Amino acid sequence: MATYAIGDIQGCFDEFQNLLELINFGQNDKLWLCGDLVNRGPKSLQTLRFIKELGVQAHMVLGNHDLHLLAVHYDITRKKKSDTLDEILCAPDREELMQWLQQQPLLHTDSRLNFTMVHAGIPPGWSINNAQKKAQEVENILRSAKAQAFFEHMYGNKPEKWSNDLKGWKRLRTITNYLTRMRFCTPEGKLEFASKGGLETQPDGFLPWYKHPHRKTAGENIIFGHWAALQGAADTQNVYALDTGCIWGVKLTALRLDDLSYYRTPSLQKSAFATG
Ligand SMILES: Nc1ncnc2c1ncn2[C@@H]1O[C@H](COP(=O)(O)OP(=O)(O)OP(=O)(O)OP(=O)(O)OC[C@H]2O[C@@H](n3cnc4c(N)ncnc43)[C@H](O)[C@@H]2O)[C@@H](O)[C@H]1O
Repeated sequence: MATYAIGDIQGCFDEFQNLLELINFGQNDKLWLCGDLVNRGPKSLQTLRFIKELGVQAHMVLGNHDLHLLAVHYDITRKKKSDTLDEILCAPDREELMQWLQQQPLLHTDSRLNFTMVHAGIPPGWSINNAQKKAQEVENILRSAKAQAFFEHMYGNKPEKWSNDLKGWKRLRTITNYLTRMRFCTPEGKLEFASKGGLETQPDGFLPWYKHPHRKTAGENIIFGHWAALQGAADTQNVYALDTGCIWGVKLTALRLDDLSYYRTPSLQKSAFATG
């Protein structure tokens, strides 16, 4: 029995199936999925259905694209030109799929395996325990009758920085932005959303969240996705970047947590950043 963590699938169902074949995924194995299961890619509906059917064999965390799908489902935001969510929105099992998706966590941690998974990252000032408690604040709302109101207030880049005084929607938006959208931040956790490329796009005074020397999660094993331009190289001990830009034509990656072996399958999407 092995546990494999897989980076952002974004509806690249065929590549996902190829990767499962490559790792010889069996009934006794487990999957961890870093979020952004859907959108931009061609087969988001098949991807969701497949992962839902895996039941207890799979653990996932919500990514920004999964949250966007839920917001569109609630009719909170208009679809974007680049969205490929129509098939899900027209599916007979839409309600069932969305109810299931809404129950999923923002952070998953396993003390036996000694790994934590989150879509974007954990800000420097938060421990794993603290991040888990914050994630639960959002998860509790998502699982409640206030979910629709949450999506009405979810979008936006402000507040830029955490404060223990934050309350209500601002507090929940800030937690969501850290866990599902962060790339660069200051040591105090101030966020910057404009820079989406590789490390060369790092703004002055900011570092990738996982590079802060005094971050409270230093030494913890953390898996994350979200940042395709990193091309799977976080270059920091114990931190594993698994979004290798399948949707941008590069590859889909799995990491076997038991022995840290990597498995990769080429993208079948139009190439935007393929390096060969
Ligand atoms: N609270 C909230 N507030 C606001 N919006 C919210 C939200 N919650 C959810 N959302 C939603 O989030 C969605 C995405 O918003 P976007 O604004 O489009 O998000 P993004 O940062 O581009 O993130 P993405 O997840 O697509 O990242 P990726 O690294 O693949 O791609 C990032 C960039 O990397 C580039 N890239 C990929 N591979 C690269 C490479 N190898 N080299 C260089 N650049 C590369 C790509 O061109 C791309 O531009 C929207 O639908 C939005 O509505």
